[in-house]
Amino acid sequence: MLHGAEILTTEEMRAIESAAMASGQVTGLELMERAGRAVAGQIRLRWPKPGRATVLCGPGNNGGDGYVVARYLHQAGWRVRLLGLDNTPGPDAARMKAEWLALGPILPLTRDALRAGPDADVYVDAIFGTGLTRPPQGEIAAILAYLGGSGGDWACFRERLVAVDCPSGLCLDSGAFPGRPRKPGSHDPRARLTVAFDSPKPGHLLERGPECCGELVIADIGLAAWRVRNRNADGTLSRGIRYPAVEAIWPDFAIPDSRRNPARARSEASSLRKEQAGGGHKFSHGHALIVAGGRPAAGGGRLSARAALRIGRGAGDACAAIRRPAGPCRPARCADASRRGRCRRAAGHAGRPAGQRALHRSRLRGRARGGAAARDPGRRARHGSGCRCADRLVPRSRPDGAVAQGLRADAPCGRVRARLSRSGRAP
Ligand SMILES: NC(=O)C1=CN([C@@H]2O[C@H](COP(=O)(O)OP(=O)(O)OC[C@H]3O[C@@H](n4cnc5c(N)ncnc54)[C@H](OP(=O)(O)O)[C@@H]3O)[C@@H](O)[C@H]2O)[C@H](O)CC1
Ligand SMILES: [K+]
Repeated sequence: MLHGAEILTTEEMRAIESAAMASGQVTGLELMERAGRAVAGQIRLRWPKPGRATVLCGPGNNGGDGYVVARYLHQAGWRVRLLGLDNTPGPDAARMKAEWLALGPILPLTRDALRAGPDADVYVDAIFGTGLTRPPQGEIAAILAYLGGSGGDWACFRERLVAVDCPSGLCLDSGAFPGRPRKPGSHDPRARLTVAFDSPKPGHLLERGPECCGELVIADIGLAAWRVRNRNADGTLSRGIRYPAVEAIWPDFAIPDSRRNPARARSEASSLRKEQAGGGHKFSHGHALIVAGGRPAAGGGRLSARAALRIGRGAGDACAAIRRPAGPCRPARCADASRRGRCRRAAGHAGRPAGQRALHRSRLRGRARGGAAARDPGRRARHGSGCRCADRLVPRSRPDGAVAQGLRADAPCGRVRARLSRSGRAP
């Protein structure tokens, strides 16, 4: 299982792609070929007998991947119907489009054309990937809604829809469908299988992502050397890009990750794993309440929040500034938390009404969702009203588990993580 895979934002993914291409060791065309071949391979694994496929190709490189999928399926004996746009994409996608045109026609990417064709065994959604810049409109929105069941039978496509990188319209940084209601039930495409490239993105795991992506497979397209900065044989650093790693522990992915030591990942994650449930919610990971010091002592709070996020605690991670009356603590700005938009802030002096209300809300959330609590991670918060407040607050917020306390601002994340995982119900 892919426990411990790094999650990359779309911007990081683009930077890694650019670094790889700038190195001269791989071209965009090769990456696209590998991406499309990986998707076709995953389709053939699940539908070994060649059948009918309808491939929907959008205006950019996601569409380019779609042309490659169509070509590989065609070569494997599938009857492929391809719907695409009459546009001139970037050079790589244009080349793939030309290669497809030597094999078959491109029908217009409209709902009518989609409905006019025979039923397919597999529908490949290669309309938009990481390059989505605005909510889909017009015909493309109509096609996506149709795939999502606006024609009346929403289950019709779900079992047969394979998404390239993501179901089109999904924002891979947030897991939301821009311009669409957040709640399930709207006609958003839900795939049986999503094949994404190199690393999972936040949108695969947050909000609507898990529900709409279906089974998630991460295909290795040979970018690892540029993702992780390694040491060369002579001890110098390689030219890869090193980002602070945010690791996915949940959900389980479908393929083994050869980049990591699976035995170690399994033992690390065994107490933390939770099955991916259809319609699951980020709060089902649990809740961590972190009572931190004010501005000068908020470092421990940030570390604790980060550790809680890494082990998969929920979105309601809360911090309360308990020393400075109006001093906002800023755990929400720690890189992991703000990037994933999952750290909620409860700021205010614990002895004042605003602070007490914030703590009360956090306590309720913690009680409702089951969570761990880290008390006074900042040393300054150990004394005075802050500590008394934490004593009152924490045991009640965490009736069914121990409290991790006395965490120091300089405690390594691993230690915080170990304490939280020991104290908390497995997320
Ligand atoms: N990760 C990898 O290493 C690889 C990924 N690949 C695939 O490439 C896509 C990303 O390709 P990109 O071209 O950047 O993005 P898209 O294909 O998703 O779409 C970009 C085009 O779509 C237009 N766009 C965006 N939103 C809309 C909209 N709502 N309506 C209409 N058109 C839209 C956008 O136009 P702009 O006007 O906004 O510029 C672009 O024309 C990635 O997902 C992978 O599938 C590669 O194959 C290589 C390896
Ligand atoms: K797609």
